[in-house]
Amino acid sequence: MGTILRVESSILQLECPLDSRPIQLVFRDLQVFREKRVLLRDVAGVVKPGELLAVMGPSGCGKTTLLNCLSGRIGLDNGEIWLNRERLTKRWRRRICYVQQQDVFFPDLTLRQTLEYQARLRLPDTLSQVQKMQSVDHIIEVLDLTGCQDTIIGDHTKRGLSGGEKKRTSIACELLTNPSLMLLDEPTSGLDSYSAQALISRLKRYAVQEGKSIVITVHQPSSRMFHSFDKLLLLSRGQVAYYGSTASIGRFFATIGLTLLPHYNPADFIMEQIKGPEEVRERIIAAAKAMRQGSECPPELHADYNPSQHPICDHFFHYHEHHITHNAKEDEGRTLWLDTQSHASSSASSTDEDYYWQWPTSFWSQFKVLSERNFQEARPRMLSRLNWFQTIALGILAGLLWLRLPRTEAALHDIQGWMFFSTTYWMLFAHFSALSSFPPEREVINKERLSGSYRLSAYYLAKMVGELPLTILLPAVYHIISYPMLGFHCPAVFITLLAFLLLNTVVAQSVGFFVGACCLDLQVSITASALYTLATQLLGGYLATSVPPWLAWARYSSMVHYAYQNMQIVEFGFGEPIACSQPSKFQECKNGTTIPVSAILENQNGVRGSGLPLWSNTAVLLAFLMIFRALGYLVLRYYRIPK
Ligand SMILES: Nc1ncnc2c1ncn2[C@@H]1O[C@H](COP(=O)(O)OP(=O)(O)OP(=O)(O)O)[C@@H](O)[C@H]1O
Repeated sequence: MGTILRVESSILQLECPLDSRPIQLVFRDLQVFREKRVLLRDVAGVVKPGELLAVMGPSGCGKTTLLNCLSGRIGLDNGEIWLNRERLTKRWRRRICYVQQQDVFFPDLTLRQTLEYQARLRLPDTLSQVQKMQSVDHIIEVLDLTGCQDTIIGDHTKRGLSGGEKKRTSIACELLTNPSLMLLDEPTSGLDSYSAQALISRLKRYAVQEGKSIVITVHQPSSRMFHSFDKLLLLSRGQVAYYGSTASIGRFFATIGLTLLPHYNPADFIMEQIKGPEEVRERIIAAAKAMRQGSECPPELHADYNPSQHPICDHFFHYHEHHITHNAKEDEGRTLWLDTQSHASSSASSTDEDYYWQWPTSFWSQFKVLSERNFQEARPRMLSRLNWFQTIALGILAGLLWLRLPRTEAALHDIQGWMFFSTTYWMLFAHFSALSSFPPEREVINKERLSGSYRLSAYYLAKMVGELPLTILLPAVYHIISYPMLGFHCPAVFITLLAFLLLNTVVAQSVGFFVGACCLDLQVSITASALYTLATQLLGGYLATSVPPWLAWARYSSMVHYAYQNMQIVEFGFGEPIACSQPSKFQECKNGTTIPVSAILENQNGVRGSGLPLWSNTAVLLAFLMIFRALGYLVLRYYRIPK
């Protein structure tokens, strides 16, 4: 078995470029100020491969702020962070796993689907689908998620995974990529004590066996869990109250006259002292400062130690190789954590530097997986029973209201009414659907962008393509129901009208997406959208036919105007002609029996020759589509950069 593991492992090492080099994390003198408040002051520590550092402290002491700094999510006002011999820069983000406090997922996907998409996106193309799915199976098993793998993630509106299961799913998503440095913000919150202990033991084993460096924040660990940590960083109001091995904590407190009683949970004791009288807190902080100056302080934290000049990497690269071999030999039959992924190691020393920093998958792979995921994630939302009911009911209602209309001048206003209602209704539907779906989706996308899972362009293109069938299905059903009920039977007109209805819907969705991308506040985006869509309706050409000349230009900013114009051109130009009434308000009826389409449009616009031809209206709609899609992309790319 040991041999098999090693063989599998080595095959993966050869095949998998997403190797995982052991990382030594050194952070010194970290200072963060916000709004004149000190969030972190002179915080320092070292985490070596194979070590688990726990960050503890009362609520609000700066634990999350520290992890945000270590992951590069927030900038420092002072201090330095080193990963091996390099300073932390943006490109390291993809190599660091950060499990945040909040679990952010698509609620309608099951746990297994979520992990499978993560594997397909974040594991390199050089791994086969089978290998990627094996990794998912393995992670599910290791994190004890088998029983709930087919349960949806869920949210506040629908029940899904429990809090602890969601937390483990977050960890599973990150572990898939075999990261060398793991930062976990309260991974045990929401877990019962047994599961919490089991998780920490697994993390610890993972750190030791695979040479990982792990930092976790934790609130009230049990005594047993506390002793699983190699090191402890205790924070109090942003300052270090202790940094060192967990084994020495009793000695440290004894030096300042505070005795840790045997059989007492050290974590409880520490928290009681640090939250005790101010004088005790100050003594603890002073002792921690003195310790930093003393002989017990690791050399990496000395001011004159320059990580870039120390040949530490080679040593670490060998670390993992030795441990893998050692463990496999020593413990035949035991399954390593992520044995299918044990591709950290010596291969790193010989790998091409550039390859290490590249995207894990090609643009095409990302596009394919994201389109599929978008489709699957959006389907329950966009094609909900409620939406089906609304569409069918409205289709029938519109059909009944405008049932079997005669093609006469008297019925002209009604025919136009159906067209205008259809375009505006689907404009509103698509716009507000895009708007409301964007805020929750943005959180997932931001998290994935921060972890460098894929290109924004691949996501953006996939979103357009993946959601397209869902966007057009309901308006198509509405049209199929209502249009024949009007009593018109020309198939070419039916199809062309449908095409313009769908184009109008997709344009409106682009505008909704753009507004959603711009505004973080849903209230603001709803107000902006209501203003825009209502103005668009007013200027569409149906509700107000005698617009003042100085405001006539405004109709050209209304997307509904173009779609509505085109529908009239098609219906009245290519469908059965509209018979004149006697008497008629159209000049053209004096010399003929039917009303030409140009007369209908002029009568409506109030200005002779003011309407655009079919192709121009179509071109403007397409331009709307392109421009708003491009603007949405630019906003996400340059304005709403995730932090
Ligand atoms: N951007 C900010 N501006 C001002 N204050 C901030 C900002 N971010 C965080 N803080 C404050 O910094 C302090 C530390 O916050 P942080 O989230 O790091 O605490 P924590 O130790 O993780 O707390 P908890 O254990 O409750 O999660 C808090 O008092 C918080 O209010």
